Amino acid sequence: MKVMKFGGTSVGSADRMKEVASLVSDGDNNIVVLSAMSGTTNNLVEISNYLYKKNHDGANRIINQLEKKYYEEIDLLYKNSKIKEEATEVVKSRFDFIKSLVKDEFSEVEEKEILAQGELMSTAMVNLYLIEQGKDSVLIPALEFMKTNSDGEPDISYIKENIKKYLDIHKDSKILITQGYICRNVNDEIDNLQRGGSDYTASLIGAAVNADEIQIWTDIDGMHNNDPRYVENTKSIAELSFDEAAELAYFGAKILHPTSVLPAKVANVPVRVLNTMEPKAPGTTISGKDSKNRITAVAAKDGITAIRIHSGRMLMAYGFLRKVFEIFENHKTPIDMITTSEVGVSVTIDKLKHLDEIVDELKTFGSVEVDSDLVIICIVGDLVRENKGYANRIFDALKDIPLRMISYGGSDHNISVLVSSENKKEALRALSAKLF
Ligand SMILES: Nc1ncnc2c1ncn2[C@@H]1O[C@H](COP(=O)(O)OP(=O)(O)O)[C@@H](O)[C@H]1O
Ligand SMILES: N[C@@H](CC(=O)OP(=O)(O)O)C(=O)O
Repeated sequence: MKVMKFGGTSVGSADRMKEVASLVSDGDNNIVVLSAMSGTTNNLVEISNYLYKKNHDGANRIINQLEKKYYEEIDLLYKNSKIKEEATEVVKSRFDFIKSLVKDEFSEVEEKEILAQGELMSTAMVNLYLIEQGKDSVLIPALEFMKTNSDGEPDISYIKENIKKYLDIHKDSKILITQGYICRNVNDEIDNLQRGGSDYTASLIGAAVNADEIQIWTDIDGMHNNDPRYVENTKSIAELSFDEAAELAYFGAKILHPTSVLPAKVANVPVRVLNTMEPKAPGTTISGKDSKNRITAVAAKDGITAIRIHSGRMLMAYGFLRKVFEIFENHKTPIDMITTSEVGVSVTIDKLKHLDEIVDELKTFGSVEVDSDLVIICIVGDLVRENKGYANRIFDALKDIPLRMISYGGSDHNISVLVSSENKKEALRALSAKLF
C-alpha cells in the first residue's frame, strides 16, 4: 500500500485534479492525502482575520470570490450532470457553513473550523471525479482518525487504531481519499497540524499503516540542492537520508514540512518527492540509507532573531546555561542555534511572541542585545569528523558575507551560519557556485 500526498498546486485547478485522478488510478492500493486547492487556505486565513476584526464586508468579499472560483472549476471538472450537481451541493454547503460564521462572536474554535473547509472541498471534488471516471474510490474522513493529544502532538495510537477501522471497512476499495492538514484536538474540536501540515498527515498515515512508500507529489521534481526560488540551476537530489531531509525541511526547504520526516523515519517507510507535472521523473527518495562524503544541499530559514547575553557570571560557572535555557522553556520558545564563549552566549529564536518577557528576565544575568531580521543558512551533507575540508569550502564561498553566528558539530549533517536577511540571496548563490 502507498500513501500519495498531493499539495495545493497539484489540486489547484480542474485540470490538475484530473491529473491527480490519473496518477492515483495506477491499480495499487493507495491512500491519497490531499491539500486544499492552492490559495484557498490563505483566503480562509484572510476571512478569519476579517472576522476577528468584525469586518463582515471584507470577509464576505473574499468568501464570494472564492465560492465563484470553486463553481468555475466544478464546471470544468465534471461531464455527468448528476455528479456535477452533487459536487456543487457539497461546495455550497461548505460555503453556507463559512457564511454562518460571519458574525461578531468569533474565536479560535470558529477559525479552525473555517481553515478546515479547503481540504474538505478538494477531497470531495477529486473523489467525485474519480467516481465519474468509474474508479473504485471512497472518502475516509480525517476528522474521525487524525487526532492530537493534550500537548498538541499527534496521538499516534489513536490514529493507528482509528484509521485501521476505515481500512477494514473499505478493504475492497483501491483508492481511499482523505484530507491532509486537518484533525481533531484533545477536546474533540476541529484543529489542524499547522500550515503546510498535509505532508505531516501523509507521513503519520504512512507510519500508522506501515505503508510501502509515502509519496509527496508537488510542483517540482524532488528536493533540490538549493532554494530554486532564489538560485538558478539548482538540481534535484536523487537520494537523501532521513537525517539530511529532516535538517533541510527544518531549515527552510519549503517542499517538505519540518515535522513530516520523523514519523516516516521511525517507521522506516521511504519517502519519495515527485512532480505532478512530470510524473516519470525520478524525484528524490528519502530513506534510512546514509549518503557518504558529500555536501548535499543548502536551505535558508527566514525570520530569525538573535539574542546575545553577555555576563561575567558565566566565567568558570556551572549551571549558567541551564538558567538561561529555563527562561526560554518557561516561555515555550524553542531555540535554534547556540554559540558560546567564556563570557557570553548567543541563541536564535523564530517565535517572537514572548521576546520582551524573555529579554527582561535575561537582563538579570548581564547585558542583552537583540538582533532581528536574520536568516539561518544551513548546509547539509555527510560532514562527519573524518571528512576534512568541508568547512573550508563553505567559508571560502561565504568570504565576502558578514557572518553573525556559526554552528558546527551539533550533528554529523549540518553546518549553519547566521546572516542578515539582506545577504540571504547572495549567500545562497555563493554557496551553490562553490559547492555544487
Ligand atoms: N530545496 C528545495 N527543493 C525543491 N523545492 C523547494 C526547495 N526549497 C523551496 N522549494 C519550493 O517549494 C515549492 C513546493 O512547496 P509547496 O509550494 O509547499 O508545494 P505543495 O503546494 O505541493 O505542498 C517548490 O515549488 C519550490 O519553489
Ligand atoms: N492547505 C494547508 C495544508 C498544506 O499542507 O498545504 P500545501 O500542501 O499546499 O503546502 C496549507 O495551505 O497550509
